[in-house]
Amino acid sequence: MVFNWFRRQHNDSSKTPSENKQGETPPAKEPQPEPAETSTPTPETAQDSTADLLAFAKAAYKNIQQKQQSPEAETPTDSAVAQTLVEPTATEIQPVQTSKAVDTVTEVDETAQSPHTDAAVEEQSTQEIETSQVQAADATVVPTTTEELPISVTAADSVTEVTEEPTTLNPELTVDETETVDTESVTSQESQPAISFLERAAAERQAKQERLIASAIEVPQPQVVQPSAATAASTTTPEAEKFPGLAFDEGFMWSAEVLAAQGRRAEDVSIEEINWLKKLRQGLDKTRRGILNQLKAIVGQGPLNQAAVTEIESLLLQADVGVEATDYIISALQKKLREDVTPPEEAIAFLKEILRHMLDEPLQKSHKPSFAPEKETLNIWLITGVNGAGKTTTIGKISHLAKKSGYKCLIGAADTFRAAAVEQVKVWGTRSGVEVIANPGKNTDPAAVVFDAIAAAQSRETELLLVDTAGRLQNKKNLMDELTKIRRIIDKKAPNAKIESLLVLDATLGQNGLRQAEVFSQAAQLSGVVLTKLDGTAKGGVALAVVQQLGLPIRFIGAGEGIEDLRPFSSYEFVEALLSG
Ligand SMILES: Nc1nc2c(ncn2[C@@H]2O[C@H](COP(=O)(O)OP(=O)(O)OP(=O)(O)O)[C@@H](O)[C@H]2O)c(=O)[nH]1
Repeated sequence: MVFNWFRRQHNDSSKTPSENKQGETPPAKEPQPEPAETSTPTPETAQDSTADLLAFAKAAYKNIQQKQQSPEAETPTDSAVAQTLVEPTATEIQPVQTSKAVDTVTEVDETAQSPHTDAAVEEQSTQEIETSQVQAADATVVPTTTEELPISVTAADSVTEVTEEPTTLNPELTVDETETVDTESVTSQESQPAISFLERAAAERQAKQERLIASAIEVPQPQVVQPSAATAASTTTPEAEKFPGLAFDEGFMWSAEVLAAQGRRAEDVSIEEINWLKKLRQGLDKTRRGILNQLKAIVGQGPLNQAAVTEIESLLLQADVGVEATDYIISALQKKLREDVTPPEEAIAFLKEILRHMLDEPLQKSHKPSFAPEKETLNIWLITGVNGAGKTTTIGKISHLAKKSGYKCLIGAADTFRAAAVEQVKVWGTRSGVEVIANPGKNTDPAAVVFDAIAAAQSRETELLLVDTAGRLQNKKNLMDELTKIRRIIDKKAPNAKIESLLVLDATLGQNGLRQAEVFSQAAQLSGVVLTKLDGTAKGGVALAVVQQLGLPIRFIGAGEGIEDLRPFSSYEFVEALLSG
């Protein structure tokens, strides 16, 4: 059963797409703040829940270990993907790499295409465009059926440009490599009579980790997979080194707690989810440190006086929560604290509830909490935003999620204004194993590329078409006109498709990003936001401003440059990462 990374649950093939459609944000099960006397945990109940949590974390940890040991792991981990990219010849990763290596980038030959200049497309009626495009597509360009153009054949025959993939090392790979080097150097020195510093350090680290693991979890019997020298060396290494990226540390416990609170079963917890949550929390560290401690101190003092209100306001504004959202939060807090004598922990829990409510509000209005592409239907996601916001990267990451989740996906490279943009999106397509429809000419009409991409998607029964767009043109008016035109083409050419228009916003820009959003909103009929670069910014509060000021739901958040560093937005996880000490 494939894990659907949009819904964060396994696809149940026995259900229809509509039955399968559930919110990607599982309902938070965190206890709602209650009157002080009932909600204040007694030492016994606190102990019980800590024990339960530890048991859950242990079970999840063991399960991940087992998955990592099993050669039939369902999805490659981050580091496996990175390794795949760097070492395509390694035999053990051949199956994954093969499909990536033959990944196709379908160039739409400009000469074969009807040359759609801006003016031409504008002048032609949609009917005319359609006819000429379909003819062009039929003639030579866009493959019309999968039989006609098997992926590998396309790659070999007509796709020439992106065959060698410039890769960046995934940070996790670097860690793996370091660990390997470490292990090797320790092993090679075992024959030396004197204990070197390195050996001592390794031994101390091992002893420490073994103590930690022994106190937290039973270590399963090691399964000897490869009786080689390398394996022999690895038996002397700590558990954490045997399972790269997996450590039973504080971050693991926190992530497990967040997943458990959302009703996740221990056996469904994957290393990717743990890694993502750790990354999100780490990314929001600056924002959290900026507000949490001070907030705790302030709200713990009972009813808010004017000085406390001013202080909280200032903290929230500094985190780029925005004036409107700040006012809302303050008045809700004041009301609560006026009614109750609330200990700081409880006040924070109440604050979390307020924030979650704000973040989820646009979803309630839209009656569409789920944000997964619908199976067996064409979903078109138009990705817009100013240049540098992270559109291309986001497309790469979403296409990776789509591929992992079993969707037939395609990318349309409609940012034809910046020459490098097409190349960039092709690199991402190659990484995620998703085809890219592009037109190699200079300043070609993006609307024509979109038209071709839709034709290709329709003929191949694509389920998710991601359309990259320009973030900058000669002037703002041109940019908006272009987006309007693209949107019109999509609406007309694919009237039955599920169309989403996502604005990519750079969180580090804080409030400034929101002003851009208002402009895009009209041209592209925005339906949601992707908030990028949440890693390392102190302006993480901008998420609240986005929903409050724009009234748009946040659909994805990005917290890093790697292919795994984007996930569907969950208000519960976001708020926990933002406010859990
Ligand atoms: N730290 C961090 N960097 C990111 C994230 N998302 C994107 N970036 C980086 O932001 C830079 C710009 O990203 P692009 O995807 O090229 O942005 P774009 O919006 O497509 O830009 P144009 O093609 O110029 O319109 C790149 O260096 C990305 O690696 C993120 O979540 N975190």
